[in-house]
Amino acid sequence: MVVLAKPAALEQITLLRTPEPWESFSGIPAVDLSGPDAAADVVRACERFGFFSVVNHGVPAGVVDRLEAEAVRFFASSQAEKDASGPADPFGYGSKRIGRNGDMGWVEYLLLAIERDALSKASPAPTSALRDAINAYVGAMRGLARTVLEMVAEGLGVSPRGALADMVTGDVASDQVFRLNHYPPCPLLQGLPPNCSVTGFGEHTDPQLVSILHSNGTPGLQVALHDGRWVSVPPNRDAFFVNVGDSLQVLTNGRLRSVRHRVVAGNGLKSRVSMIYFGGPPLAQRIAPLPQLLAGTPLYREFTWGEYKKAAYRSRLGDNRLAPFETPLVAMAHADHHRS
Ligand SMILES: C=C1C[C@]23C[C@@]1(O)CC[C@H]2[C@@]12CC[C@H](O)[C@@](C)(C(=O)O1)[C@H]2[C@@H]3C(=O)O
Ligand SMILES: O=C(O)CCC(=O)C(=O)O
Ligand SMILES: [Fe+2]
Repeated sequence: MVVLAKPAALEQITLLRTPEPWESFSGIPAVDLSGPDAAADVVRACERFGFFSVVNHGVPAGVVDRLEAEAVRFFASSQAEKDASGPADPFGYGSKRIGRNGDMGWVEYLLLAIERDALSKASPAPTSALRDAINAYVGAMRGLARTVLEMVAEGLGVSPRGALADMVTGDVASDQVFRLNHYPPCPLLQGLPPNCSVTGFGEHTDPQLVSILHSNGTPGLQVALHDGRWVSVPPNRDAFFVNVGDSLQVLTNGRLRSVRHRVVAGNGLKSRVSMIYFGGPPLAQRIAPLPQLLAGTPLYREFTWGEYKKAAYRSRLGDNRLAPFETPLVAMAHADHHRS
């Protein structure tokens, strides 16, 4: 990453000169959820990338299109109207500031809490049309999260098959979050070298078990491969993208690893709009390597999701949030690795 001199208006947002920011990586696996080998394919994709797309997912295009149209309408409304749903603390409308600890991006968003299968009553959804569209969409995402987590369990040989899925969709108290992100083109990049982009959403891993993302056809999402290389994800309006989160990494004792990802915004003509469902468990849920997956040493000590979430909200976006939960042997091995 090269950090460049930049226009003052970009404040504390990091500019990136990524090697080939818009060159798409063709290696992201696409899993056909209706196929006979779907469970094995899901696990293979999670092991290799912690990230994959799903096709033949059964989510009606109308549910997605309706929400996208409402999201576009919301982000196109006046600043005063949007601010009426803010500030994001953590829920609500936010612009440029992500979280409470100084992270900044070229993005505006709505971050909302989900209770059971709908927006929580306390969540500020500006219009009833947007609220209804989100509720329909979230219902579909809960179904998809359940399918994916059942396949993860099946592919890993965890029983019962619903053990992971139940943490997210089987408990009325599960901690689900929904986010709409809007990355407008960044005109301030004009005059800078063509391979310059601005940080839309800085690199991070998602703390939950899984996140499911959909975006309009505008590129910008990048994921880090296991060798540390950043690659651009080719957008696909017909697919959903699944991220392995930190909690699933712990539950599988590191067999599946959460994926570092980020969004870069360019100077193109089109905005990027994304919608992400984050599947977390109830606050009291104990997170520890599942005994069935514990062949050797546990890499993580047990904690509750509530404990992890509290620590996450005190961290910066790019922090390794799992480090404080590693068992001493693993922490020592990491320290050796960094010294050598
Ligand atoms: C900087 C932060 C924003 C975040 C909370 C945190 O302190 C660290 C984790 C961030 C993240 C990343 C994934 C999701 O977008 C998110 C909602 C989450 O659960 O963890 C965000 C948090 C946020 O934007 O509030
Ligand atoms: O907006 C995107 O495409 C991804 C954003 C993201 O990673 C997040 O909100 O956690
Ligand atoms: Fe994310």
